[in-house]
Amino acid sequence: MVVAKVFKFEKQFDGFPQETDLKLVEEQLPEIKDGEFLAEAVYLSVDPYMRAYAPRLPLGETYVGGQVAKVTESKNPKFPVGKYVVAHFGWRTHTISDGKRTPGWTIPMVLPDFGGLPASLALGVLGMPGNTAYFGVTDILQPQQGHTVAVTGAAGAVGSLVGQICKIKGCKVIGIAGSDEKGKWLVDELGFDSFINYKSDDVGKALKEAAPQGVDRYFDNVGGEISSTIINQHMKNFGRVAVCGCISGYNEKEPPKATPIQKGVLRHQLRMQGLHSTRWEDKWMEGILQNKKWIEEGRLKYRETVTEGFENMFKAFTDMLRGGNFGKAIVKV
Ligand SMILES: NC(=O)C1=CN([C@@H]2O[C@H](COP(=O)(O)OP(=O)(O)OC[C@H]3O[C@@H](n4cnc5c(N)ncnc54)[C@H](OP(=O)(O)O)[C@@H]3O)[C@@H](O)[C@H]2O)C=CC1
Ligand SMILES: CCCCC/C=C/C=O
Repeated sequence: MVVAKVFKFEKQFDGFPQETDLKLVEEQLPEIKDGEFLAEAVYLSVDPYMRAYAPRLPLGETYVGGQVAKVTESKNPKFPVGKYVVAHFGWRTHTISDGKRTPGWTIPMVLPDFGGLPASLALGVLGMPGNTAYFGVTDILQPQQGHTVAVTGAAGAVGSLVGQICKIKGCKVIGIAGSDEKGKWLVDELGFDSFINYKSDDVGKALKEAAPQGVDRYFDNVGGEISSTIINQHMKNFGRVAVCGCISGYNEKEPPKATPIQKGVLRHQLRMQGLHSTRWEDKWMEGILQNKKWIEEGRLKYRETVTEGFENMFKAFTDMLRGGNFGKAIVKV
């Protein structure tokens, strides 16, 4: 009999998540039936959307999330024993799946050949965050050679890749994130042109110095007043803004207030578009293969912040929300 450890959503978050909002329980799993397989989690993802979607998640359910798991028993030929799958099984160590889509989320997928790269990358640069960056840049932001690009959340899973992909496209890239150590990594190792620490710098003033002629493209991971400042005061005419996330407000009890942006959008005739990574599901492998190729060519670097132990899922999640991660935050079971 297999016993799964599972984090259940016990209490709706009220502001910043508290450990007692989730409950770690044990579940005895039945034998698998025809068409099913049993998978054991190896790496689990912690992502900001887990906080953003919380108000829509039913209490009592397994907490949401993606994982890389190893198939240990199978009565489904599409998911043979020994293969690794990336799937939206939630925060749990063992899962019985029929290989079908978790409603509202992605369909389980046997990991493609990563050519020796770690399987954990299926949760980062070779998975959802990597494709958010790849398609967010190529389809939505559409930067041109010579453009100046600003990206917030710049040292995170998505932002660190967005900046590098824009460098590959021949742009000047300004990263905005929450510590000088992150800035040093972005500039010295990832090739960003400059960095602004939104916690210690005056973002408006620093951006004026970094981009005196203005910003052609803005990839917005954070929303709030930083984005209002960039959109109202720094965009060039006909610039584009890709709205990917607004983490600055996810933990607020009341809807956050920020300076309205309509004036900036109108004055500079901006094109502003939201994006969900899921919209590119039908060409998912294009992004994964391109990011993999850039890694192999040494043009795209990735970093993971790894927390050890399934029991530490909640800590990894809240560390990430507080900015403790460089690149992708994951948990190794
Ligand atoms: N639309 C889509 O399909 C997707 C959207 N997203 C969104 O993209 C954004 C980045 O996600 P992801 O790369 O996975 O996460 P990250 O790896 O960037 O981790 C989150 C980061 O957010 C930063 N942060 C936390 N609080 C604030 C704040 N108040 N103001 C500014 N920054 C803050 C922290 O970095 P720091 O030290 O810099 O503060 C932290 O490291 C999120 O908003 C997320 O919701 C992500 C994936 C898909
Ligand atoms: C399968 C996960 C989809 C995540 C979309 C992200 C939204 C914001 O964070």
